[in-house]
Amino acid sequence: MATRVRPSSKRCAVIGGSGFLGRHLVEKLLDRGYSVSVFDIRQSYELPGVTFHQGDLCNKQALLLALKDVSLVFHCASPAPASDDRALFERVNIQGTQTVIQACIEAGVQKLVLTSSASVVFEGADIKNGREDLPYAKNPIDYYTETKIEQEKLVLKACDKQKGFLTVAIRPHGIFGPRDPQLVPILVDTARRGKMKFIIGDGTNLVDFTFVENVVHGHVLAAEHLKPDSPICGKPYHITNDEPVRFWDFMSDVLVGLGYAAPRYHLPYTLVYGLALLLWLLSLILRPLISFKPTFTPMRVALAGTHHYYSCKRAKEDLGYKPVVSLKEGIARTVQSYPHLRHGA
Ligand SMILES: NC(=O)C1=CN([C@@H]2O[C@H](COP(=O)(O)OP(=O)(O)OC[C@H]3O[C@@H](n4cnc5c(N)ncnc54)[C@H](OP(=O)(O)O)[C@@H]3O)[C@@H](O)[C@H]2O)C=CC1
Ligand SMILES: CC(C)CCC[C@@H](C)[C@H]1CC[C@H]2C3=C(CC[C@]12C)[C@@]1(C)CCC(=O)C[C@@H]1CC3
Repeated sequence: MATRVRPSSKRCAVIGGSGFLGRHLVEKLLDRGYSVSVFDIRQSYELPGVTFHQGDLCNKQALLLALKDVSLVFHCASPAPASDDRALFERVNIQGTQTVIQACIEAGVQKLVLTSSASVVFEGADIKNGREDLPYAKNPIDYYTETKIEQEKLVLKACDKQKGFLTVAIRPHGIFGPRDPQLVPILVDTARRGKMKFIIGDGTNLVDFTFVENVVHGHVLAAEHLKPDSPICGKPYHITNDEPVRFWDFMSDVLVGLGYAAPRYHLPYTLVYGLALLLWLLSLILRPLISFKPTFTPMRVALAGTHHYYSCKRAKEDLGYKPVVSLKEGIARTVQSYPHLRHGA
C-alpha cells in the first residue's frame, strides 16, 4: 500500500511572494530555515532556497503544482487597493481565495495564514483602539475593502480541526517600509506635483502605520502558533506598530526625511471629502470619453482625515506579539531606502 508522505513542516508556500509584503516574508522565512515556494502572477527576484511558480491564483492546477509537499501556506496576494476594477477584485480576492482553499485541502496543506486588513471594519468613521470583535463594515468604502471582507470570512470559515486544516487571518494596517510600491511613492509623487501643501481636517487624527518587518513577525508567529489545540484557529488578529501616530505627523516625517516640505495649510474635512466624491463620480461618468485617476480619492481622504487605530491586545496575549521595530526606526530605514525619491534626485 502506498504511504502518503507527510509534508515537511519547514516547507511552505507564499502566494503573492513577489509583492512588497510577500518578499519581506519570504526573506524572513528563509532566515528561519524554511524552504519556500513562491506563487505569484509575476516573478520579481531570484533567491537561493526559493522556487518560483508563476501563475494566476484562480487557476487551481497551477496552484497544486506549487503546493506539492507544502504544509504551510501564506496567502498575501491581492490586486492593488488603488484599482477600481470591481470584477478583478471579485475574481482574485473572492473566487481566487476559494480556489486557494480548495487547492490547499486537495494538496494536504495543514495551515493557511491569510493576510487580511484592519480595513475590513473601516467605513470612513473614526475607529479608536478597535478590537477584532468590531463588526465587518456594512458599507465598505471601496471594492478592495468589500472583497477583503468576503476573503477573510471564507478563510476563517474553512478552519476545520477535524479535517486537520487550520486557518488564521492577520489584519495589518498601513504597511510601510523599503520597496513599498504604494505609500511613499504616491506621497512623493503628490508632493512633486505640488499637491502636498494641505492638511485635511485639524491634523490631530491618530492612525496606525506598521513597519513591514512587524507585519512579517506577526505572520510567522501566527503560523508557528497555529496548532489544533490553539485558541488562534479560525480567528483574525490585528498586527500594528502599537504606536498610533497623527496621520499628518507621519506624512510630514517621511516628506521632510526625503527633503520635501511638510504640509501646512488646513482644509475642512467635509469639503475635501465632498470634492473627492464629486471627482470620483465624474471620473466614472466620463470614463468612456477620458480617463483620469484623481489623487485624492474618497478612500484616501477618509483615511487621511479620521482616526483609525487598532488594539493588538489579542495578538499580544495569544501570539506573544510585540513589535520588533519602532515607528521612529521604521521611518528612518524607509526614508534611507528611497534615495531615488529624494527631493532633487
Ligand atoms: N500595503 C498595505 O498597506 C496593506 C496591505 N494589506 C494586504 O497585504 C497583502 C500584500 O499587500 P502588498 O504586499 O502591499 O501588495 P503587493 O501588490 O505588493 O503584492 C501582492 C502580490 O500579489 C500578486 N497578485 C495579484 N493578483 C494575483 C493573482 N491573481 N495571482 C497571483 N498573484 C497575484 C501581485 O502581482 P501584481 O503586482 O502584478 O498585481 C503582487 O506581486 C494584500 O493581501 C493586501 O490586501 C493589508 C493591509 C495593509
Ligand atoms: C495623497 C495623500 C493624502 C495620501 C498619500 C498616502 C496614501 C497613498 C496612503 C496613506 C494611508 C495608506 C493606506 C493604504 C494605502 C496607501 C495609503 C492610502 C491602504 C488602503 C492599503 C491597503 C489596506 O488594506 C489598508 C491601507 C490603509 C492605509
